[in-house]
Amino acid sequence: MAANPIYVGLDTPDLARAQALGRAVAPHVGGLKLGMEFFMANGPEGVRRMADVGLPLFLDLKLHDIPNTVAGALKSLSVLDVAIVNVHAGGGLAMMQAARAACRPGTKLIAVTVLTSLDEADLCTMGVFGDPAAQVHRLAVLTREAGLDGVVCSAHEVARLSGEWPAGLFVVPGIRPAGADIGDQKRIMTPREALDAGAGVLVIGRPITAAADPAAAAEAIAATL
Ligand SMILES: O=C(O)c1cc(=O)[nH]c(=O)n1[C@@H]1O[C@H](COP(=O)(O)O)[C@@H](O)[C@H]1O
Repeated sequence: MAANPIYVGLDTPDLARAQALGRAVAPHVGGLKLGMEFFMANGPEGVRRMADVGLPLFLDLKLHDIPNTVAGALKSLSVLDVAIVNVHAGGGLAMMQAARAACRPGTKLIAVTVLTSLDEADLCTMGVFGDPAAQVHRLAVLTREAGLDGVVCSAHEVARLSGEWPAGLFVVPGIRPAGADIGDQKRIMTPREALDAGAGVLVIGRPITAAADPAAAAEAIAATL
């Protein structure tokens, strides 16, 4: 997608901090991701303010509700000129079709398959048995059928999916440079490996934002790609 595939996850409620981080990393990344933590605190106006940084924005709200409600949410968001928005594929085919119809033209609409913070044991507690890759694949097929632009998945699943869906956009979080703190992520891979596996966008948060020098951290990661 972007020449530089790194989208930095700015998980903070603090608009000034998000702006400062965004400006600091801007020379080394391809986009910024604003998630629930940012949006709950700053709303649509905060997203508009972040557009001033000059990078494409991924608005990561992971919408997951009945079709009518998700479509309404996307209509409300259509006043915002963002590059990417997402829903949960677990909302089902009809929900994703309604989302597709309501999404602002020009904004890529993608669906989260299985969160990268979940592993096989976690899925088992929710009644989903077997390798997460099987569930990711099932949900990716549904996402494509609904006419969306791509999926969020881990780097462990992206090779198969990108092979089957050449035009798909594959957004991959759970990115950790070798030796970095894993935190709450479970299905992880290094930036270089994820890119080689077929990721189109690498979502990277704390390895950059929690570094003593976020710009240097972003530059170092970009240099490995
Ligand atoms: O949709 C997402 O962006 C997302 C999906 C997913 O399965 N896993 C995941 O970590 N994310 C987001 O990607 C970012 C990862 O942040 P770090 O773990 O700090 O690199 C967070 O903002 C998450 O909300």
